[in-house]
Amino acid sequence: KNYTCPYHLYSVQIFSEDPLVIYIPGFLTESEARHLESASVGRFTSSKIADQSGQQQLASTRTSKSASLHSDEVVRCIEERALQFQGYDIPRTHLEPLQAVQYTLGEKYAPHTDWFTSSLQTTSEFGGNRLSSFFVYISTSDDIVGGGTQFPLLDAPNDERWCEFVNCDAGWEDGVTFRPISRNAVYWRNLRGGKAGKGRMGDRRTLHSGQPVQRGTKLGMNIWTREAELDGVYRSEII
Ligand SMILES: O=C(O)CCC(=O)C(=O)O
Ligand SMILES: [Fe+2]
Repeated sequence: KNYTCPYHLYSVQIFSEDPLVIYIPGFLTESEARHLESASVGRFTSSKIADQSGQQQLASTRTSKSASLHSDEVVRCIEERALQFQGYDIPRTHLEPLQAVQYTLGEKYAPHTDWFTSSLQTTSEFGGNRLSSFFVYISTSDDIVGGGTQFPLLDAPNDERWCEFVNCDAGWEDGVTFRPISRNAVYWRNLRGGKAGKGRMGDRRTLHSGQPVQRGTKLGMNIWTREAELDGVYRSEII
């Protein structure tokens, strides 16, 4: 086994400085996207969300299917890339297992934040709260309609060049909707203020949704970084 990670070919564009939101064209290579597709086959179960008491529950607000991915050699490269992107100071023990999310017709994830309000979800075994999120579009069908990632509280950009990546037909009141374009990713910072460990607060402006897929299919992926180290049982299995 002599797999070496591909040199990263992604580009970066700051979308918003506060909250920090960065758009990343080409975050995945084509072969990584194909690998993630096959690595997630057969691992999908109905997506759950954490309720106020910290229990994982099925909910009509999240109708997709999700799959927690093992950390194989290709996945490890993607994890490393996500950590390097955030600076070199975050150990991989702060990463949750990568989570593939599959949507078919009509499926969606209603507005939510990735950071938790229930302290039961942010105890030290979970490594505190979710510091940052990447939502990666692994692959979307060519005929896809809908399925964008909408941030209703962010301001739409002024420059037309963003229209390649965001839906410029939406109204002002709709905020910003990133288009589901294969291999691209959106990164944002969930917490604001404070210093390492203490006093960080969830940033409400990071509210977002996965819009219903009206035609075609969408396979996405969450990469979540916690504030601190997760307990081994909550990290991905290295294979
Ligand atoms: O499907 C999307 O575009 C976003 C999904 C999402 O926000 C999540 O899984 O937490
Ligand atoms: Fe989310």
